Amino acid sequence: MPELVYPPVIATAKTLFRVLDLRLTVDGDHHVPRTGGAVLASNHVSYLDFIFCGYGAHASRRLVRFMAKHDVFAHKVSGPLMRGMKHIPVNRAAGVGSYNTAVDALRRGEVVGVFPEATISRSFTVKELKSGAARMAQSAEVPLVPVALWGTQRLWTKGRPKTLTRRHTPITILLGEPMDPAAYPDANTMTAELKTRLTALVDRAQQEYPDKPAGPDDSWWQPAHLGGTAPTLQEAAELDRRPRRSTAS
Ligand SMILES: CCCCCCCCCCCCCCCC(=O)OC[C@@H](O)COP(=O)(O)O
Repeated sequence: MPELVYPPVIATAKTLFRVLDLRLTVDGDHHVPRTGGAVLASNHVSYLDFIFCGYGAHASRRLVRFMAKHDVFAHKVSGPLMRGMKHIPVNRAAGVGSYNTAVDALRRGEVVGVFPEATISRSFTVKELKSGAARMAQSAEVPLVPVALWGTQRLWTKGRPKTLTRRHTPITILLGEPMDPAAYPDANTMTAELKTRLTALVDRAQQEYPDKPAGPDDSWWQPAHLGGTAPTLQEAAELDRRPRRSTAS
């Protein structure tokens, strides 16, 4: 099956980046292998992270198949697009099927993108990781590349109005060295190391970020440990336990 859907989506995304004059900083994108299977494991702070994580693989000319919640595949507009790009639906109530689909894709030499925190981290720090990313890398015997995204939360995140027309926003995409699954005795050990590396990359992205909150009203996108008003990890966990009023607000 030729790729009919993904290239025009990428072209549209790149046009949008230009129109919004996003100030992209990409570092480490050579860590995405040009051929063969690989897992990209990214932190998650924005509904748009898929696009920017995917952009991290663009220089290596790879199309990333993302694992995304199955609601997006059920929608009449996004559903056909998601299937056309060969993304992988995740049913959070029954994860085994999507896990197996991802391992098959990796064995065929595809790049699979996952957000091992499972949902957007409202604290904007790396929260508890699920072990699926490491498990699939170990089963398929493919490298796992940590990806840190920063600044994307300023365009659209959980519990904030979207500001998708915001211009000149700095966006940072940092990719770390590939982790070889054979170097870890089991998936839990590899997941712990992934968390260490992802946290270090996110810290670096935050420290090197070329912008500061404009004032107290603008410090919502900064994590608490850097003086921002984002909820702490504990406060965020409490918010996540509350019943949700709507999906994307
Ligand atoms: C320029 C290169 C561009 C590469 C293009 C990649 C395009 C990928 C499009 C995939 C779109 C997937 C949309 C899913 C959106 C979504 O809803 O994600 C949020 C969830 O995860 C977490 O949400 P939550 O449970 O509320 O924390």
